Amino acid sequence: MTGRTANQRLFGAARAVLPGGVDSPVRAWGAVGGVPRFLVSGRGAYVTDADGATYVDLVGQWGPALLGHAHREVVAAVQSAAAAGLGFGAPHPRETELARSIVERIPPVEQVRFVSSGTEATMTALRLARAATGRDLIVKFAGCYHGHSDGLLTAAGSGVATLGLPDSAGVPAAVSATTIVVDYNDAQAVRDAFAAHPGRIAAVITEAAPANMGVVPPRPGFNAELRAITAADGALLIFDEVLTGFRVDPRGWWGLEGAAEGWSPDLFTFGKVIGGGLPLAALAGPGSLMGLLAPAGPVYQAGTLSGNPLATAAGLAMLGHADDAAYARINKAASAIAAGLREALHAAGVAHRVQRAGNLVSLAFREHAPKNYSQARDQELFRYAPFFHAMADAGVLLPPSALEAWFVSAAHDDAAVERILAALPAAARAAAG
Ligand SMILES: Cc1ncc(COP(=O)(O)O)c(C=O)c1O
Ligand SMILES: NCC(=O)CCC(=O)O
Repeated sequence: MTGRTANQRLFGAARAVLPGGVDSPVRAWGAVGGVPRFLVSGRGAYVTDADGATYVDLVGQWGPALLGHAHREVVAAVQSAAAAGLGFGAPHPRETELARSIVERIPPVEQVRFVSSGTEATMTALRLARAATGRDLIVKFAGCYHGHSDGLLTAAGSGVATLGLPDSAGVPAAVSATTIVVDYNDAQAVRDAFAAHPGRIAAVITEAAPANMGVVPPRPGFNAELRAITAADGALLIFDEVLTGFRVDPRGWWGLEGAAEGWSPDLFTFGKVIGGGLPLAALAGPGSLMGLLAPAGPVYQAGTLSGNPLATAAGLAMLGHADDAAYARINKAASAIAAGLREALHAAGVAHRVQRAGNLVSLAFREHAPKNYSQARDQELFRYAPFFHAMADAGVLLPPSALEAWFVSAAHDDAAVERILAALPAAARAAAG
């Protein structure tokens, strides 16, 4: 025995054969230091690591685990689908069934194309927007993350933000030149972009409610203004609901805002929850646009594993069990956690804002609520690592970056929430330094 923990041994072995020891940078604990926990199982609100330690989990698979880990009916649906064949590379009935359940929930959506990741969904949405408008330029917001396709990595959130990168190496300058980056929540900046490039912008892409620079909700009316500005110029509005879709509400963020205010974007992207924990994402919209996709139309898009039988089974089971009671439990737990956070940090005398967008929560170590990416970065980020580690030591796993959202699930019952609340005072004192 070397005295090293199983997590340490596994991380060492992983780093030899996986760059950085991980398959996605956000998992590497780079911003908080220490050894990432290698998780071997999960059930409900809890996950267990290779050393046998159990944690209340607030990472939630980075979004998909809406009902908690290994939800019995979701697992059963996947097992039964697997027994009937892992995939066929041919149409199968569940694709239509899942598409129909999305169309029924979100009336502006008439057709859905399933892909395997949110990255593919947004990448294809841009291609579709360019084909539909005959224009090249895209507007995106600093701090929003839409996956890792070339044109969307500029000033991106999530791991790009956590690593403090302006963009990624390896993206052709000619591609970056087609992306116009503006500040979030600044409608005038969007108007200025359209004024500077009249008739040349294919689409504005936005997170419906940003949660990849921490949570930075749209100010009231902002998304509706984006709708009006894009429509006036003949550009499309792409609402990226990969993270918020079917999480903040059965109809996603659009259900909380657009549905009530009477507007809708041209295209939606979904992911995470709709795959029930397996690789599945989608772009969706009216038939007039979606019909441009091959083989119905000239915009090529394809995928060997797209809409595969296991992921569609998981997604259907997930959506089928995401009833009003489940959303009510998530909202209640999120509110209790947010209140506990405020109380603990206030008691410890730490300047902070608890950020909320529906049931999404994050923590910013600054006095005023951040409204955009530069404000989100302008906080006492150094406080997050001691806070994070104190929570982990007390058996609560948080996202390993202050610039990520916390994901609460319907399985976060009173006992799980109590464990989080009990851990907060010591973590707040650790953050106070
Ligand atoms: C809003 C948003 N869009 C797109 C993506 C990319 O999805 P994926 O990681 O499945 O490629 C993510 C998260 O990863 C996201 O949060
Ligand atoms: N909110 C950030 C993500 O969901 C990213 C997940 C990943 O890239 O692994």
